[in-house]
Amino acid sequence: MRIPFTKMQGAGNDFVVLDETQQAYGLTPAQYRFLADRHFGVGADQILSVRPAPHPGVDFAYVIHNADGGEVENCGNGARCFVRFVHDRGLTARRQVRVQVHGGVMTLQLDDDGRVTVDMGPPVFDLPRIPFDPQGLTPRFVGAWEVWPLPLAWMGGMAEVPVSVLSMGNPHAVWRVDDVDAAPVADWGPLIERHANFPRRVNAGFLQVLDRRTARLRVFERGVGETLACGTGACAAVVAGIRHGWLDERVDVRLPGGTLTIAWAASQGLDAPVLMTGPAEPVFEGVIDVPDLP
Ligand SMILES: N[C@@H](CCC[C@H](N)C(=O)O)C(=O)O
Repeated sequence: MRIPFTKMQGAGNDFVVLDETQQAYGLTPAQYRFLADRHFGVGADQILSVRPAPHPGVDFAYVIHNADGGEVENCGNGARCFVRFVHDRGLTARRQVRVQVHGGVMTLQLDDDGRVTVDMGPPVFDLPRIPFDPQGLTPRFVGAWEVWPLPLAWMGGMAEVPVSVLSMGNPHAVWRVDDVDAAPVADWGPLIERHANFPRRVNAGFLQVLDRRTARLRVFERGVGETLACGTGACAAVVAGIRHGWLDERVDVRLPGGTLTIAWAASQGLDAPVLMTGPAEPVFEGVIDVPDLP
């Protein structure tokens, strides 16, 4: 099957974007893995599919697959690329677009400077909805909110990582570290991702607070590995930082691939929406032969 695609990136988190508004390709997990493969395919952290609106009140459906071929609930950097894609291709003239994602409806705004602001909706703290199973763990409070000490088997012994857990439509565990450059992202990221207390696995964020309005973040993404940026991860880290009293309500998050601005008016209630602003850039377009892969 020959498939046209657009390669895009948002703060270095990169995507293959497919227009499935006229024709559904019906790709298998193995075919998504092929597209994401950096040697044999196009190469991407996620594959984004633009599909027709499933019901009135939204403009499109937005479906996300990780590089490992698994479908996931949300992707913040992808959402910004999504709106830039539908606008650039003339699929809509609207600068404000509503899309159905797995976890709900998101509103995306193409700003005059080419950046995109996404209303990511409120964070989710209800443990079963994250989903997070606290069995065997005793939380402790840091500021006004709990952290969960996750035991990790490491080098023949046990380490303990205190994480804040929440969902931004997808699951996140955030650990505050002193220095992200020295954080054990490659070693402990996979252990956190597959920890038994997260039944659907988790994205692992390593947060360094520089001051109340500036943070650094590295994310070991579920189904991918460390990426240059994670939009939902940046939202989750800022929400955690605000709830623990480390951060103000508007924060610049410096990721390895760029900076995202995250705003959450927690003083108006924990159900206030999280707003994320950042770049979304096309890289190149192409057509690829996708082999039959069951
Ligand atoms: N890169 C994304 C998150 C993509 C999904 C994530 N890996 C998951 O499995 O939940 C972002 O920008 O939010």
